[in-house]
Amino acid sequence: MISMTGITKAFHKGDVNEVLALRDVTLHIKDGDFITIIGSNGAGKSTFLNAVAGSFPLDAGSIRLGDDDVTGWPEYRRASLIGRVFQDPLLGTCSGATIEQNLAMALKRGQRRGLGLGVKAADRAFFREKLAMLGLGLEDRLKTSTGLLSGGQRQALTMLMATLVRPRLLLLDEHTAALDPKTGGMVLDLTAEIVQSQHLSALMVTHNMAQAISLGNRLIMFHRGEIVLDIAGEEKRNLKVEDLLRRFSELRGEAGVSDRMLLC
Ligand SMILES: Nc1ncnc2c1ncn2[C@@H]1O[C@H](COP(=O)(O)OP(=O)(O)OP(=O)(O)O)[C@@H](O)[C@H]1O
Repeated sequence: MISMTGITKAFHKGDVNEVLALRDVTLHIKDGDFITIIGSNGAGKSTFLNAVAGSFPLDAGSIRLGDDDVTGWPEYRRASLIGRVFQDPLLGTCSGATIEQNLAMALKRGQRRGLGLGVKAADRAFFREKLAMLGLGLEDRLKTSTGLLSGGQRQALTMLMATLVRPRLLLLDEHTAALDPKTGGMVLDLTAEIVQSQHLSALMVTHNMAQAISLGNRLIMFHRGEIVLDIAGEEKRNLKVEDLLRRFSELRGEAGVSDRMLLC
């Protein structure tokens, strides 16, 4: 079980620009839960993922990843338990290093890294096997610099790196938004396959409601720093985009909510 309890975070505290980005947010995640997260701009989705990853100290609340209370852990220490993929394909891999060097770094996640980027022969065979699963031919390009890869190839590689050592929690922040629809679809298929085959617990932020409905077993909606909708199982399977729009306008107490409010 993974638990975020009473998470509260304000930015620019005490200033006229103070923003209460997260208000007493509680979320309990069962092992294997794949949760999609939607909400309009500024609702608090990314802040929530950043809070879990330890990007800043919380104003209140606690975070438990299995047996570990990680609330006081710095970001680098939490990275030993958390895999992350961002929107920008450039953030997940090191451009100056080769594919195999990037994978070697990913394999050392959570361990003390040496200065060298050496790759062991046994690891190389493992990397080839894993890369072949992507179906992109990268297994024959181990010594290619990742700076030469396309955005989609880099994002697929980042997915592999984030899960090479099984994370207790996988955080995906609009990780296909910067890709063209076909490449984004490929990375999403890969995401679903990895999450299912490794029985991972995952949180995925998306602005695409169709994606939010079709992927995962649970869907939550953020609004003004709070979780205002939490739908799982059968109810989620039967969900339609129109249902979500209706729920969204009911929750906001506003009529005529368009998908733009959620999609943009
Ligand atoms: N580092 C920061 N400093 C100041 N304010 C911030 C910071 N990060 C987020 N915020 C503010 O917190 C609120 C929530 O932002 P957040 O990025 O979490 O929203 P979001 O739901 O991810 O939105 P979007 O879909 O537009 O990315 C916003 O008002 C935002 O301006």
